[in-house]
Amino acid sequence: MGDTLRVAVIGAKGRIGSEAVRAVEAAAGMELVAALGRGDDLGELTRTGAQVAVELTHPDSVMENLEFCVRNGIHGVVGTTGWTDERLARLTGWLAESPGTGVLIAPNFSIGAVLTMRFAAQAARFFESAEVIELHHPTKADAPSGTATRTAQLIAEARRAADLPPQPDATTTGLPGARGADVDGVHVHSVRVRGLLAHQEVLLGGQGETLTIRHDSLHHSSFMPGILLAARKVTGTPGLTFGLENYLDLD
Ligand SMILES: NC(=O)C1=CN([C@@H]2O[C@H](COP(=O)(O)OP(=O)(O)OC[C@H]3O[C@@H](n4cnc5c(N)ncnc54)[C@H](O)[C@@H]3O)[C@@H](O)[C@H]2O)C=CC1
Ligand SMILES: O=C(O)C1=N[C@H](C(=O)O)C[C@H](O)C1
Repeated sequence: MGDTLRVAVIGAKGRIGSEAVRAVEAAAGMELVAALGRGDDLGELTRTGAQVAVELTHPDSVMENLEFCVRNGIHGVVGTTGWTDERLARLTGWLAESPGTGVLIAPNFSIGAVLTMRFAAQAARFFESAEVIELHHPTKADAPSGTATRTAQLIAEARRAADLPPQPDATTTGLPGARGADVDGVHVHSVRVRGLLAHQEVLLGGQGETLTIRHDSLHHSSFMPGILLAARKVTGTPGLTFGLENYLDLD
């Protein structure tokens, strides 16, 4: 097998999965050994000696796929959304039984989105108000996006650390849903519009000023450098890592 990293893509026919297949095929030092779609046999991963599986499917599929990978010592690079504390705890349990195996879950693989989350967390303590607007293609299965959920959680953590009070909001009447979803005290608004891909704005507001942090993914290629970096790093990073920022030297 030499030094070439043997990589599989699960969800290989999807929007991001098909881009990942092309990226792995073109990447130096990597070989695409399996490209699995819905209904394909996961046994292909062990038969082909995959070392890393890039999981880009659906929240309903990701747990079964990851359980197979971890139990077979195959490292995981996961972009699929839908993570809850309960799911993370199950995954952590499988990893504990498979020492040396690593899984990276990245709510977003694009560097701009990772930086958006970081900047939003840094700015949060300075502003009374913070809301997130995420805008995506209308074929997206989940809302809010994994990125927006994580962004809101990071903002909430920063507000708690700074002992900020709840956000000002006098709304007492109106249509249900008009204020978006409440993620840990931070409102998140999900827009689904044909022509969009993946976009996010974080709006922060204080006395007499606002700060808007915006990121746009204009093509699925924006996620590929992060996926390839993660595939290279995950083999030396056992256990669960949540967020691509942990693989980047950001500080
Ligand atoms: N973390 C990140 O940077 C990014 C994450 N995503 C996430 O990736 C996931 C997929 O997104 P899209 O490609 O847009 O969706 P998609 O619907 O275009 O593709 C998903 C593919 O997975 C396949 N699939 C479903 N269950 C499967 C299974 N058990 N085994 C093998 N294949 C299976 C489907 O048939 C489909 O071809 C979503 O959760 C999305 O939010 C998408 C883009 C970037
Ligand atoms: O479904 C998508 O397209 C995307 N999903 C991820 C998310 O939910 O945050 C990442 C990116 O926004 C694209």
